[in-house]
Amino acid sequence: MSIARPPTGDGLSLKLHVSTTATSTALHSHARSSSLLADYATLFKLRVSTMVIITAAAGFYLGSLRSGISPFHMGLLEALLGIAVVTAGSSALNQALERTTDRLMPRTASRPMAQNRISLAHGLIIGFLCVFGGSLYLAYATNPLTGTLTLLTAVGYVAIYTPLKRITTLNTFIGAFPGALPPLIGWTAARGLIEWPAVALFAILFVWQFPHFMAIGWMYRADYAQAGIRVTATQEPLRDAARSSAIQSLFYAVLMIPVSLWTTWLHVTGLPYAIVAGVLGLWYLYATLRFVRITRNPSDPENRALARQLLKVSVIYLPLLLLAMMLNAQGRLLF
Ligand code: HEM
Ligand SMILES: CC(C)=CCC/C(C)=C/CC/C(C)=C/COP(=O)(O)OP(=O)(O)O
Repeated sequence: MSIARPPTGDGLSLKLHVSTTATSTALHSHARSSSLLADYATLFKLRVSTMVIITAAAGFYLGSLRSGISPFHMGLLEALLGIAVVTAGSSALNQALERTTDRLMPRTASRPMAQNRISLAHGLIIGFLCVFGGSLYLAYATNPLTGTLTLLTAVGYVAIYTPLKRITTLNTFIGAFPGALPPLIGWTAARGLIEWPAVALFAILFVWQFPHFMAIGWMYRADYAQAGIRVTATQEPLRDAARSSAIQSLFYAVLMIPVSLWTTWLHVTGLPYAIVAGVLGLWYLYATLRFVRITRNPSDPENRALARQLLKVSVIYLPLLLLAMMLNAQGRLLF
């Protein structure tokens, strides 16, 4: 068997060169596109946005059950697509506004807009297109109330909460409103109006955010102080910052238990959910009580581990609570 060879050695080396160049160009463009993808994932705050979408999905699911229809229809995909696009756009606009402060904090310094890998114009165009395009799409595909509420949520997050971060520690309380609206928006996407179970979902998300963020604030308090961002944990003196972070997280972690039972009081869920919510609530409270130990010796570096543990519990607690709610609400319809 003969193997076809190029006519001359020069031809071979030229071919090799061409193919090596082509391979390296392909590798480079692959690396470029995968790093652009990674930059978009950061720009759109993929993990936080995923949780936002999960909460909206829970609202839609429960709203559909209330209407006596299966949640699994095109409406679910349309609502989640619109909410995802607006959430992504809001995150891009948030990072456009914070690109200078993000540059000052190790946690956020490598963000694409802080490092100019994504230009200001690029971020602003994507952000505005996603926020307005997504809201219009939602108004058309679901209902005008849902489109309007989603737009207001984005405005609350980008135009009110984000600038307030440099002005007052009240920003956390204000930011908790847009943070809590997605499940209510999911409900209105399914039902077309705001009803008590949607308000209960809003309340659950609202209350959940305080232990979640008090932990984060404590973990990154040096970052926040360096960037001039006002959070409870950066108050002076340190002892007061610890006491205030502890009191707020404990107050809301205790409140979390009755608020999470509100859906049972409204007959959306039953006893099985109430038991699971109680157990999960005690777990969240336990992690918060451990976090409260930061008040003993506020400058102890070990405190960071307690805060990290509370953050971890917060992001496991919430989807489990919503899952229990959805399963129990579904079960009540079936049995
Ligand atoms: C006042 C409201 C809130 C503030 C200030 C806040 C802030 C933050 C910050 C700064 C982080 C990053 C922590 C890190 O990098 O280690 C974080 C993590 C996270 N947040 Fe929030 N958050 C709030 C509300 C919410 C809401 C409403 C959701 C979703 C429903 C959410 C979901 C998450 C998730 C899933 C993570 C973990 C992400 C990861 O593992 O990287 N947060 N939050
Ligand atoms: C439907 C819709 C438009 C939802 C958007 C609402 C949204 C993304 C809420 C997230 C909650 C929130 C206030 C996070 C603050 O993070 P941060 O910006 O302070 O975090 P950072 O320090 O990491 O930038």
